[in-house]
Amino acid sequence: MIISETTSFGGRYLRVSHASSTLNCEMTYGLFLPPEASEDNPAPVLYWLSGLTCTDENFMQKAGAHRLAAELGIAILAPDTSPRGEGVPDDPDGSYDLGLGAGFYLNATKPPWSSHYHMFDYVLDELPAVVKAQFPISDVWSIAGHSMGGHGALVLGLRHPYRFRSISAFAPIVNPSACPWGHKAFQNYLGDDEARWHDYDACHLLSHLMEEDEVLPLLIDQGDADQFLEQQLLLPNLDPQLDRLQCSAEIRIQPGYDHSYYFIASFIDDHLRFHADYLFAQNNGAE
Ligand SMILES: N[C@@H](CCC(=O)N[C@@H](CSC=O)C(=O)NCC(=O)O)C(=O)O
Repeated sequence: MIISETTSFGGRYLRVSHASSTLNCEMTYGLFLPPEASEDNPAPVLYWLSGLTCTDENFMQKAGAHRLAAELGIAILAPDTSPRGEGVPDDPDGSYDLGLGAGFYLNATKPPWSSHYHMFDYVLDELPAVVKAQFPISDVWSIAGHSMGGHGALVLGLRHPYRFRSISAFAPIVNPSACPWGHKAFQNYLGDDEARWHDYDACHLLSHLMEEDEVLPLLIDQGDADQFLEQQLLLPNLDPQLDRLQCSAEIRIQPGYDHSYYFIASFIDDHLRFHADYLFAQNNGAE
């Protein structure tokens, strides 16, 4: 059901709700469609995964992405960050880093979370099919995200490189098994067996790749004044793996920037142009 539709830079910004069979609840997503998107001219898609405490709205309202997405002809799809609604469990302590708004883009295996928290499957399979059935988007996708969403973008793109053409992230949590946010989430959602955590940890996933394995083109921006960099994000842990694989990753440290949406808004155009190069490349074979 379309909740709202707003014209933005000649395109359409929609908020849409649907019943999710993967998450076992009603979900809302945000979709920006560029002006020329139509059944005859479906738009390629940038998937945006948001961070802790966000809904489908934060990125659409704060990132300032519509102007260039309209110009480039890119659709943007922003899901919520967890299942929600009546019957969906939340952290009994009410913390912001577990439960509602903190789905960590994984498939929970431990009760009570396992009844609803399957954001990995929802983002990978259900939501693309749901959106494509109703709106003019193509099968050409790239993926990006912020913080917890940067973690999601890395994990989904590394595990399913044939589904996306490029990955980018702002201040991603790159090694969640080793930071307090990830440790708490993985222990609750997946249990104590740390071997199970590694499927959702970009550093561990990269450590199992060989030089001949496909790693998608990757762009990461990280502010050096980010209050979460040292304890939670652990970006330097990625370096040895990227060096070993000699893949085409660009990691940019941006002086003075913190973890906020001001940082994202400052560099979102670079990310859109980066993805556009791959989304509009011919003969990529990923379609
Ligand atoms: N409330 C918390 C911090 C929450 C926070 O900073 N959330 C970020 C993502 S952090 C990692 O996933 C965010 O995007 N917030 C929404 C926004 O619109 O800024 C605290 O106080 O520490």
